[in-house]
Formats: sequence, C-alpha cells, structure tokens
Amino acid sequence: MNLKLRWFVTFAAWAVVLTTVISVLLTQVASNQIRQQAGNSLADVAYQMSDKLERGMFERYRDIQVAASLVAKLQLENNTEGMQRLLNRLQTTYSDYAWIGLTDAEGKVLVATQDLLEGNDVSDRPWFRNAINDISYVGDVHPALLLEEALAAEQGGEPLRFVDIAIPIRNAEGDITGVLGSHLNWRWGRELESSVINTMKLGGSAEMILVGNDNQVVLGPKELMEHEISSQALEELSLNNSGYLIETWDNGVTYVVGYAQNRGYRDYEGLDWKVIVRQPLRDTFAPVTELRKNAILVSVVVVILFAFIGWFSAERISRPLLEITAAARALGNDPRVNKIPMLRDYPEVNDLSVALNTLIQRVDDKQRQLTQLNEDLDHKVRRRTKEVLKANEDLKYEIAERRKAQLEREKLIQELERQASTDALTGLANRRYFFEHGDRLLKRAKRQDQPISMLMFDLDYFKAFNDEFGHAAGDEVLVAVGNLILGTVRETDIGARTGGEEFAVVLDSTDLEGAEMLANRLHRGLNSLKFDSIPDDRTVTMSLGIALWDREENLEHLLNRADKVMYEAKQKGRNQTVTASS
Ligand SMILES: Nc1nc2c(ncn2[C@@H]2O[C@H](COP(=O)(O)OP(=O)(O)OP(=O)(O)O)[C@@H](O)[C@H]2O)c(=O)[nH]1
Repeated sequence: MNLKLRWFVTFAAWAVVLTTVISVLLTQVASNQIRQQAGNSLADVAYQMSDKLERGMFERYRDIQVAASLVAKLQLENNTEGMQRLLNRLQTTYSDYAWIGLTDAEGKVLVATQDLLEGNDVSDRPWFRNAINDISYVGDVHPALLLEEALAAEQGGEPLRFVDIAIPIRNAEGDITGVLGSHLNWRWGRELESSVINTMKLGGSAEMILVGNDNQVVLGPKELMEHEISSQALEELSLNNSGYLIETWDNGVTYVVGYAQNRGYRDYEGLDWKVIVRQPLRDTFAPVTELRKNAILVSVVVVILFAFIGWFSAERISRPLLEITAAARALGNDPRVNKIPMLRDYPEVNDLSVALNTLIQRVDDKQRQLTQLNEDLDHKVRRRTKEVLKANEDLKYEIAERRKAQLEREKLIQELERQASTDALTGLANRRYFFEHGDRLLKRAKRQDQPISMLMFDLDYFKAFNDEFGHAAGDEVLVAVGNLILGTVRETDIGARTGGEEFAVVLDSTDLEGAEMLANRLHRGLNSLKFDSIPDDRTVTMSLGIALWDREENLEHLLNRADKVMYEAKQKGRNQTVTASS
C-alpha cells in the first residue's frame, strides 16, 4: 500500500473514530438535555393545567355561592321571576353552566335555567343529598342522567359529562329551605386542556390526562376515558406535587411523563385531581434523531474531507520523495543524470536532497580514487609483468647459456678425459687409462671366470727408421699401428700405447690360442702397411710377447710377464712372437 493510500485510509479511519466519538458524546449530552427539558416542560404543563383547573373550579364554586345568597334573598321576597332571570343571566355569562336550578327542601326543582327539569324530583342525586344536609358539594365528573336528552344536541353527539356544584339555601332563620345546584359542562375541562396545550406550545403527540380521585381518567385520550390507570407518576404525586419521569405504559409505548397536583384553592378544597401529561419518548427525542442524522451526514463529509486531506498531504510529501527516488534509480543507468534534484518542497526534503547529493559527491570521489588506484595498480601490474617476463626471458636465456656452458664443459671434460686417457698421436688409450681399466677388466673376468690374455709389442729398430726416414715418417708409422690395433681388437679389449714405440693390448675373454691368432693378424697387418714416405720394400716389423693371465696376478705383473717374453722375442732376432709359459 503506497503512502497516499495509507494516509487516505488512516485519515479516514481517524475521522471515523473522532466523528463517532463526538457524535456519540454530542447526542448523549443532547439527549440528556432534551429529556430533562422535555420532562420539565411536561411537568410545567401539568402544573399549569392543574392550577388552572383548581382556580377555574374555585371560581365556579364562588359563582354558585354568590348566586345562592342572591337566590336566598329573592326567595324571601317570593320573587320567582327574579330568580329565573338571575339563573339565566348566570348561564349566559358563563356558557359552560349546562344547568342551574333551585330545589325545595324535598328535592323538587322550583326554578331552573331554560325551565329545564322544573317540577322534577332530584332528591336522590348526590349533590342534593349533600347540600340539603348542609354540605357544600362539589362533585366529580359524571355522566348526565336527566339532562342527557335535553342537552345532547348541543354537545354534537359526544357523551355529556358534568361536574356538580351545590349550595344549601337558608331562610331568615338560617334553616335550609332548598338547594341551589349547577351542572358544569365538562366541555370546560377540554377547552382548558387545549388552551394550556396550545399556550405551552406542546407538540401534537403530547396528551393530557386528568385522573380523578378514584384513579379514573376524567379527561384524556378516548381510549383511556373513564378507565383506571396505573402509573408511577400517580405514586410520585403522593410525595411531590410536580415532576417528571420516563416509563413504559400498558400500550407498550415509552413516554416522558410530566405530573402535577394542586389540592384546591383558597376555601375550595379541590377534587384531588391529578394531571399527567405524556409524550412518546420517540417524539421527544426527535431532535436527537435529527441531530444524529445530521451528525452522520457531517461525519461522512468530515471523513471524506479528512481522507482527501490525507491523500493530498501524502501526495505533497511523497511527490518530491518519488522524484528523488526516480533520480536515484536513474543514477548510474542514465548517463544524463549525475545528481539528485535539489527540491525545496519542505525542509526535510531539502535536507534529504542535500544529504544525498553530498553522499553522491563522496561516492564519486571514492570512485575516482578507486579508478585511479585501479589504473595505478594496472600500470604496476603491467610493468611488473613486463619485468617478470623479461626476467623470465633472461632466466631462460641464462639457463640456455648455462646449459650450453654445461654442455661445453661436459664436452671439454669429456675431451679432457679423452685426452687424459688417450694417446694424442695414435688415438689409443694411454698408459694411465690402460692400468685403470685393465684392472677393472681383470676383476670382472675373475667374477665371470673368463680368461684374459696380454699382448705386449715393440717396433723393431725404430730408432734407425727415424734416423733414416725422419721423425715425421716415424709418427706416420705409429699412427698407422694405432689404427691397425683399433681395427683389429674388439671393443671390449683395451689397446694402449704404453711407451714411445711400445704397445700393449689386454684381450678380454681370450685364451692363449686366441691371443696368438690375434698376434699373427697384427704381424700380417703391420707387414702389409704401405707408406708414402718410404719405399715399398721397406717394411716395419715388431717383436711381440704373449702372457695368459694368472688369476692371482695383477695387471702390472701380467704386463711385466708379457714384456719379459717380448724381450725374448727381441733377443731371438725380432719380428716374432714369444708366449710366456704359465
Ligand atoms: N719418430 C718417432 N720416433 C720415436 C718416438 N718415440 C720413440 N722414438 C724413437 O724410437 C727409438 C727407439 O730406439 P731404441 O729404444 O734404441 O730401439 P730400436 O732402435 O727400435 O731397437 P730395438 O728396439 O732393439 O729393435 C728412438 O730412436 C726414439 O727416438 C716417436 O714418438 N716418434
């Protein structure tokens, strides 16, 4: 839910809560006030009605008292006509007197208004019976009996109800000679009721109920007329003469009920009339209902207003934030955007814009530093790589050079070794190599139990040859002898130049027979050699000694033995072979 919607809902919710609380409190206060006002108003009306009734009855009572004294005087004068006029005039001045009449002491009507009931006997009527017994009588509302037919037309069909007032008539001696009685039309009560209701401006639903002393309704709604009612108000009247309460009546309707009772006026003692004014609570509370309706309407308006205030406030707050957010999103994506717009809608947004731009500036600076560092690092890496590559190349070159030097050294060593072990002129092994390797050959032959033979030979008269043909020719002969040996013996044999024109060959795995065969081959080879510098008939010979190796002797001893027999060959005339005896 975005901010606008959230504030819209939140403001609306708060408005609902506030307006509901205010409405409830308002209607609660209003209903309390209205109930109090309505109650007091109804109690007031009841009181006014009660007061007017009692005063009205007092006036009628006094009328009849005055009339009674006048009638008594006229009766003394036997002025019947005067009495007739008096009664008619009284009725004329106050039309609610339905009937006024004078009886004798036996209850016979002597004079009456409009001559009605004259001559009739009313001795059994309560008003007469009370008054004739010297009790001034005011009787409660009652239906018409004798006058019903005579007065029905005047009433418009509504049943006639009267209130009776009767006063005894006395003669000069003070004896009761008759009764002056009157029937007050109860229409008076109704007129009084509507006058009070109108004066007090009560609503149309207010009803007035006058309850007689036997709890019978004598004035009120038709359905209650002449019925006994029970109401809390009647009980309250025994404690207070005015007040109000709220109660539900037998018809199921709840009323605000005002009540009042005035007990007579001056010397009029009253009829114990109780006045109740009731109005349905629903009607009384009509203004509250109206107020509630209006409150709901106002609440709806306030809720909508608040919701939109929330909406527009959120819009005002969120718009710059959204703008900043959009710019922040575009940063890095859109090359045209490189900063947050400076918005001044309200101080916080301004602060945010400044803070974000400062942050961006710092990030940019760091980025630049980082880029610079990267470039430097890259540069260093490239330089170092170049250096390493160069060092590598140098190393490779050095290794190659070293390897080359090593090879040369090895070659040199080999050459030196070869030179150290080889006779330079003939290419045969020299004396040192001969002894080193000859001994090894003897040891191996011993292990393998193989025979070894030694050839030892020396060129004959070589001094003379040198002298005759020159030293170079002698060298040429020595080289040729070397080649002859190398080409005749096996690779495992060791041929060596052991002295100037002296040679020795150790023959591996060779017995005397093989040695002699090889000696012969060498003799033949030497004899057949041809040289450029000497004539073909001049041959070179050699004296040769052979010794078979004795397993117990060393190389030197073996060589000495071969040498010894070689000298024997010299002494025997040269160009021959002598084999040493074992
Ligand atoms: N050309 C040449 N002559 C050499 C070399 N070495 C030794 N001689 C010569 O060989 C000769 C050896 O002479 P002698 O020891 O007297 O022996 P000979 O003359 O051969 O006599 P017999 O051995 O008794 O037959 C000397 O004259 C040396 O100078 C060499 O390398 N080259």
